[in-house]
Amino acid sequence: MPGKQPNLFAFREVNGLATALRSYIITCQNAGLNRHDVFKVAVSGGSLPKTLAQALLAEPKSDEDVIKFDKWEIFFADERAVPADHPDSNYLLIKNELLDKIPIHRGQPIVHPIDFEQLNDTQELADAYEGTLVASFAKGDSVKLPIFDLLLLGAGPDGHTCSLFPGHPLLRETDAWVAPIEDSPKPPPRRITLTLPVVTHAVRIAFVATGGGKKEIMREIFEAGNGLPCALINEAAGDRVSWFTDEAAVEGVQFPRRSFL
Ligand SMILES: O=C1O[C@H](COP(=O)(O)O)[C@@H](O)[C@H](O)[C@H]1O
Repeated sequence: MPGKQPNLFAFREVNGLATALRSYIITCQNAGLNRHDVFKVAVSGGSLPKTLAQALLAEPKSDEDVIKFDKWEIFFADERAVPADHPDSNYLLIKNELLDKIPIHRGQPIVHPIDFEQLNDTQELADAYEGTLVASFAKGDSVKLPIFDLLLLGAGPDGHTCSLFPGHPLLRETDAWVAPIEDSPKPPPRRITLTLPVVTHAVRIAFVATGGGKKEIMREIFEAGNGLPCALINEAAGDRVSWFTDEAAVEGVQFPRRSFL
């Protein structure tokens, strides 16, 4: 992997991972607030929301350890073409795990769900969600790509992230910010997703990958790359990428770990 390397953090247990992830997110949040008085973050579904909720809902330990939810604008890195109350909905997952559990006094984020009830055509929906991003990130100016303060992503056991799948032509998309996919190899097949240029343009990108079921793909991502979507992000964004893993997920992976201070 040429150039600057991604940061690989491996924790013995998910509790330690969640504590470190919280501290990393607060650093990203405060940098975003200094830049533009808002924290713009996009989140994935899958196994991420549970660990994310553990990190974000923990009790603050000091005056600096504060999640300012009222300054957050939450977008979705990808969504499945299902109604918002369907068990496959990434929005429903985040809502159940995190949004519904934020105590009122901790402030409420602005949330931008992807609503498949309004539009069922995935291209129209991708265009509509791109419009949501343009309204937030471009504000009438011509902007080539949105710049998220942070992307919080999962990594599938095949090396996919968002709804960007290995070998799929969508990986070559260079213009759209949000794109439809009709043939996702992981069900459900119809989805929309942020595109690779948008992902790699973010200020910071954090992956969360836990459990022994991920160790083979983690080895491939970090040792061979093989054009896997997660590896493409590592290569393009270098040290702007941080991986929060447990030891089981990186067992046997030959890549230097960093210590989280
Ligand atoms: O289908 C999806 O899968 C990925 C990875 O999920 P995980 O359960 O293996 O962590 C997820 O990041 C994405 O948002 C979701 O739509």
